[in-house]
Amino acid sequence: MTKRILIIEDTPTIARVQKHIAEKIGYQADIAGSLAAAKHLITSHTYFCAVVDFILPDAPKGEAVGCTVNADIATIVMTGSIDEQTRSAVEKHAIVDYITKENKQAFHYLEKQLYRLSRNEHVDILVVEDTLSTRQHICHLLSRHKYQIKQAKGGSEALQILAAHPEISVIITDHEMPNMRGDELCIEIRRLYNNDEKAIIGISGSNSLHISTRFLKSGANDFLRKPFNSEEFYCRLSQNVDMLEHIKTIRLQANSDYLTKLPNRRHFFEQADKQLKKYHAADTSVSLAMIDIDHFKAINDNYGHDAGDDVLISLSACFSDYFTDTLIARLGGEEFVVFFADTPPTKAKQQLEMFRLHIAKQSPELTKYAIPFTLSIGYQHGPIYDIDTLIHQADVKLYQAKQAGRNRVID
Ligand SMILES: Nc1nc2c(ncn2[C@@H]2O[C@H](COP(=O)(O)OP(=O)(O)OP(=O)(O)O)[C@@H](O)[C@H]2O)c(=O)[nH]1
Repeated sequence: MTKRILIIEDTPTIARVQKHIAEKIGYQADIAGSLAAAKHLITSHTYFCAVVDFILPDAPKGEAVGCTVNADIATIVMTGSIDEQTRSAVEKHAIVDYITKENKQAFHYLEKQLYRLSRNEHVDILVVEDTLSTRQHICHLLSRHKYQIKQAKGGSEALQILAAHPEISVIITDHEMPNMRGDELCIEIRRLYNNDEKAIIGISGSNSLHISTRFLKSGANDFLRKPFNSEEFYCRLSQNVDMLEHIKTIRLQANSDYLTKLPNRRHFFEQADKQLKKYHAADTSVSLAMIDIDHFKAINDNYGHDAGDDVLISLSACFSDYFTDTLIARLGGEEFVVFFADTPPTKAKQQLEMFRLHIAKQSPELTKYAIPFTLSIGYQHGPIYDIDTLIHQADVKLYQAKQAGRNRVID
């Protein structure tokens, strides 16, 4: 569902820029030029967040900020300037952030914050802290930024929660805790999980100069000394979350085919090798199918290269309807591979046959060019634990399928 944002701003040009930024991210934006107009909108809509001008003609002392915060709307405050008096007035409210409208950079920062906020609902954070009041304070700060939160009172509980919730990507951990110290927990987490999967932020109220390095050398990504300022807490946290997301994006790009978004050749060989070792150790047979579009060159020649691309994209989107728990990849050109790990051969062949039939019947409806096309498939089953041999054997069967007239499965 589209997230709705309320922009409370009395300068129309600024309101329009903010609306443009919000819509670019995917929000549905409403503008209120005054506190009165904002109150009216709040009664008729549910807002995910708000960008609020601190001073408005009918709200000169930041009353609009109080209004959105009291309505439980995540609020970003925009101010003309931030002297000490304004800062302490702004900070009285449980806001997400404040931004000064001094220059263009302010709008870049707003864009970054709005984007982050919209993503935080999908970021899971584990807070490990034995002191209830501190734990509650951190959870409160996190929920203001819409993060998903789990809590643990100590190291061993934290490890259990991490094992049960692989989606947790950030761990915020105290140092002095009964049974397991924060640095010991870091070492254990790093033994179990990679740096690019989970970020750890250590916190401590200790005056020791060495506590931060102790955390960092034990595998933490960052450190905060208690009591910390909420602004610094949010900045460090979002930097770590951003870093994990960048790594995820880079990994996804490296492993997927640019056109079809299916896993690519590199990813396929890496994963298939891993799986083969596992099945070899268990002495279980595996199977693999090579799938090739028939007369694909003719499709390019007759309908154009873009239409050929469309066929590749449309076909790729169909795989997940027929093959589950299998490794699928585009090996290159119009050639695809399905690696059936422990699917019994009868079931694998049935899935392939149904897939072939579906494409033969439905292909004109798959692309906007209404192009009919068919598939030839070579299937190899057997106790073969070398991926090149398995592919070669399936390729021989695929060649036989082509020779026999195409549009068929040969096993
Ligand atoms: N549109 C498009 N065409 C591609 C892409 N990659 C490879 N091709 C084309 O795919 C065609 C493959 O043709 P061939 O190997 O001769 O095979 P075919 O025409 O499918 O014939 P058979 O396999 O014998 O049925 C070539 O013309 C390539 O240029 C791509 O990413 N997009």
